[in-house]
Amino acid sequence: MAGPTSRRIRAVAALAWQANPAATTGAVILGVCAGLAPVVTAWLTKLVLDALARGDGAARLVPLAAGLAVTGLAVIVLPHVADYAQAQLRRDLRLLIYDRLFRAVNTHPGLSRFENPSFHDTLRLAYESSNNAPDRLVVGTLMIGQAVITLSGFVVTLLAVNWIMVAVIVVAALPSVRIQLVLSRERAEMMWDITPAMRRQIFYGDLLTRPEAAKEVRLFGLGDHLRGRMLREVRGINRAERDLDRRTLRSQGVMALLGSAVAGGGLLWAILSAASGGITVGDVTVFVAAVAGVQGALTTIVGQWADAHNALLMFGHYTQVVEAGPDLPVPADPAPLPALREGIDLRDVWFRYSHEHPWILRGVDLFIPAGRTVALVGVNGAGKSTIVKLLCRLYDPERGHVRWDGVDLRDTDPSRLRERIGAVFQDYMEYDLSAADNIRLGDLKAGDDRGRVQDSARQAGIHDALTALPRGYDTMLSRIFGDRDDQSGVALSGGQWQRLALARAFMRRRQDLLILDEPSSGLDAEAEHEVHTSLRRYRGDRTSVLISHRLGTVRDADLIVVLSGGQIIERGTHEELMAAGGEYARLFTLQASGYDSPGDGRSPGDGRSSGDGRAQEAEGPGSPDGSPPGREPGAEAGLTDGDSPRTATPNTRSAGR
Ligand SMILES: Nc1ncnc2c1ncn2[C@@H]1O[C@H](COP(=O)(O)OP(=O)(O)OP(=O)(O)O)[C@@H](O)[C@H]1O
Repeated sequence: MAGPTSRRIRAVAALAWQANPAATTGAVILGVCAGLAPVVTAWLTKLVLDALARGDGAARLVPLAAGLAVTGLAVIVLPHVADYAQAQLRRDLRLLIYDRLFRAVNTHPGLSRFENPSFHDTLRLAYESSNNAPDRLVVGTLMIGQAVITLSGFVVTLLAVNWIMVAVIVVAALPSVRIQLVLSRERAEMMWDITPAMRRQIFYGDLLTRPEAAKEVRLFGLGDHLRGRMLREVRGINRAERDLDRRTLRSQGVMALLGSAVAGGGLLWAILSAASGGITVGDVTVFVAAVAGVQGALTTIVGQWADAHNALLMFGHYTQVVEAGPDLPVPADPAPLPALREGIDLRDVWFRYSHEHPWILRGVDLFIPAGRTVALVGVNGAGKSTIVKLLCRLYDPERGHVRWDGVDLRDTDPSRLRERIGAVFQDYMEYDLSAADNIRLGDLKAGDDRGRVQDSARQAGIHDALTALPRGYDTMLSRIFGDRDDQSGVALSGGQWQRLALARAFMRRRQDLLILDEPSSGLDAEAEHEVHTSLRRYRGDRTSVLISHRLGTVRDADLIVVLSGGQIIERGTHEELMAAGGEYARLFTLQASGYDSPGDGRSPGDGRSSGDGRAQEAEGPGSPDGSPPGREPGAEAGLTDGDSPRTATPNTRSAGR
């Protein structure tokens, strides 16, 4: 047997034992008894018939009849008890396997594996095979064991009557074994081949049913188009399955014909031999039972062997995921990561998402001093969010270093690093959980501290909205995942979700680095002002990295860095950059010109130049051109390359998830 195969069999046996030793032992013992029962029954039947033919008395017949009654009972009862033990084993095994699989998934600290289509397919098949492959293997092995016992018993029986018959049956079964194994391999390969199509089919089906997508699907009339695409994938999957089913049917038909011919020939021989007095009537019954028993056992062995073989191949995906190891190297002895004292240093950082992708960061040098706020600005795709991902060590740079007080992040344990970071990502999550849970996830260590959850919500300006929900903080923020009889689930607005994401970040009280990637893109003007005032207070003297396309909100940063094409092209304070008259000044002026009345000369940032967060209020409810305070219509023409997706439609993010 091939190395990986025997390794996988041992792995499954070990898993079964770890999952439930009692059920495993019970299933094995019951399997042995169930395997022997038909053989014992056949022998007892022969003995009874021969005793009757000889005219033996009750003293000989009664014990035989009693033995037959007991084995008959065993034949009826044992399979049910064995089923129960196997079902118990199957459930415990599934629990253990899911635990191992998702533990393994959680050991990938980075993102690269999750963006790799091949890993996705492996993961998907691992998940599916976790559900049934191990128990197919365990149950299959038990059934094979049981069938082998039955087979051995009947082979011994048949040898006593006609050894040539044994040879014919066994030789006739060999091609069947071979064909079944080939087919099982082909089935496993077919499953791998159709997985991308299944993935796409699920994606289209999802789009057709997800509430987030329903709006666009209806507005753009995409329903039939997406249904057509989904059906095309299903047809492809059906074609692949049908081709294999046809091959299976053809070979099984040939095997069945061969089996019938052998059994028919044997029966003819037995009847003719009995007629000429060569064998007894009892011999005929045991012979007929043995031929059927051997063929049945062989069919079970071949079928279960093929299924177990297929399960074993599928189980290979599980072992591949479980044995994959972390996607980022985690040192055995990680460097300690004390509170940030000096700063984070990006030195000559080069990064691309894979070797097939272009460089996204090209030699970035940036020092983020402890206790200061650094703003990253630049057009869409300049690489701002990528820098954030490197700061969180979701990826490692391909060249260069990111150092935390001189410690290379590669030498640290990513989970320790992330405990020191609080973040609101541009593509924050909307969890289909209660409002309280959505916030609590920001710091699980806080446990059930409702006071802290509410404080964070207040800071993010969402407390009043949450208390007004049908079940307050316990309201499900989902229309589809609540209890079936509970219609109180709500859908929040885009801006409300963003505030919730902020509240989640505020749950972390003592982090060293605060990352805010477009924290207010979906907020109304008043809310944005409120949130930025709150953020300024919250940032305090924390080290912060702020990304925003609305330049008015970053002007009070200690350092503003302008990125373009993965390189830093300007850096300085707002005043320095404006005085330099470069890209930042051009973009800021462009935004301001869209905001000001002709000839007014004020910029959106002018009212906030004190940087204390109150100055913006000086703009009052009506800005010079009648726009609401804090709103910067010029954004459309500025840092967003003209398409301004996040400022205009903050909720489009959820459609892409
Ligand atoms: N996971 C990924 N895989 C491959 N390419 C990616 C990935 N994430 C981002 N990119 C690419 O990297 C480039 C930089 O993306 P990034 O999100 O860092 O830009 P950004 O400056 O934050 O843009 P925006 O202002 O639109 O948020 C883009 O061209 C993008 O297509």
